[in-house]
Amino acid sequence: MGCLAGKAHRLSTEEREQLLPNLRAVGWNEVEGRDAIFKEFHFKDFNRAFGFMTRVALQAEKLDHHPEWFNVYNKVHITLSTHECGGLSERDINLASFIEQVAASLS
Ligand SMILES: C[C@H](O)[C@H](O)[C@H]1CNC2=NC(N)=NC(=O)C2=N1
Repeated sequence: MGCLAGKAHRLSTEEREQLLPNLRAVGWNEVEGRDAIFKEFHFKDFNRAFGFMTRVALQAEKLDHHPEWFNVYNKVHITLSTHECGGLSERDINLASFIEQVAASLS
């Protein structure tokens, strides 16, 4: 495990109330039946989609926190959850906001 953060813990109710509305406002939704968040991205073409994935992948590796994702042509579906704690943690919120910055820079 990385040394930048301690052990991941699932977000508390208070943390969720504070953090999730911002992500909902930009298109992230809670997954049904699982403590995770999901968003679907659309790009102009495959090059943009894959460029986006490349940037996210390098950051994910740096953070040792990886997305579950699916790509076909210009679409990228992303699910974020922390396997280590079996649900949403601050790591997912941080990765989601990084993903938003990358997506914004490519659209
Ligand atoms: C061994 C390694 O640190 C772990 O498997 C990391 C890697 N990437 C990860 N990614 C995600 N999304 N959740 C994790 O718990 C996680 N753990």
